[in-house]
Amino acid sequence: METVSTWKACGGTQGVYRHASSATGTDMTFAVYVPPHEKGAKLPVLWYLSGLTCTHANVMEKGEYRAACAEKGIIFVAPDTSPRGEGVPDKDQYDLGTGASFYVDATEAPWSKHYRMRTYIEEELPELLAEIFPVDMRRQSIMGHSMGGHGALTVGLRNTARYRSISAFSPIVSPLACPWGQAALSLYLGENEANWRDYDACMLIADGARHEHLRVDQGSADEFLEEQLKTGVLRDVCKELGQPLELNLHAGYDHSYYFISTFMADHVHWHADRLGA
Ligand SMILES: N[C@@H](CCC(=O)N[C@@H](CS)C(=O)NCC(=O)O)C(=O)O
Repeated sequence: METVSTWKACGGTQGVYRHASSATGTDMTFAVYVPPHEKGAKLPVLWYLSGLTCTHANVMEKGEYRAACAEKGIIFVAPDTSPRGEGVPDKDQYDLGTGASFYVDATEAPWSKHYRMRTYIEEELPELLAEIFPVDMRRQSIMGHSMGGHGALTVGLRNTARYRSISAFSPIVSPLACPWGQAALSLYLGENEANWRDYDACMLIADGARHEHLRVDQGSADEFLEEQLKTGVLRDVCKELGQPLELNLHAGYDHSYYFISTFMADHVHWHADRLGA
């Protein structure tokens, strides 16, 4: 693993790192914030999955999580949103290909060779993290935004014993039910929608996944709410099937990092309570 850069921030270290990923067959870059801590301490981990067009850097530069993570002693990890680079297939569209993995293990050519973000997020990166950083892997939580909110919900609901809490800003709650999701999943997984259920939070809940600590924050002025995000679909599924959901609607906020940064500290504190931090 290579250290790309480090900065002292809020008493801890914000770093950017790069490694050769066996899951994606590419170099992958990720950001980790390690708060100030006593030598030898093992700290809880909060994962953050980003949305369409993002790299590891968007939340690092605009998400404003460090002060809260420093206060609570939480390590914050921000992976990239897709493989990228030479030989990686792409589409000339912001919502497919590079920056738009939807966190799946693709099964369709030519995507299946590199687009293996499920394995990367669920297996490879946690193993690397545990080797290199002072993490307590028994205390993990996960959050994300938009496509990364979909990622956090689906990774979390597939691995309910691993994460103490799951939260999302403005998530795509059901790729099966929106144009972004339908386009991406048909490309990466093929046309048979039965194969998409593992990548749809509402379907995972319908298929029996349950988690005690699930939270969504959504802005009412989000330009993608009606057509793509469809928060109400998740609200209704949770209500019908008895999955607890803390749903916070915020009047006037849009889809941007101005919304995320406003409520980021609140999410970090919410996870901290559940991580025993
Ligand atoms: N119009 C936007 C659509 C994509 C978008 O809004 N992406 C969100 C996540 S779904 C984002 O986080 N963009 C990057 C940023 O705001 O820094 C664009 O082309 O960037």
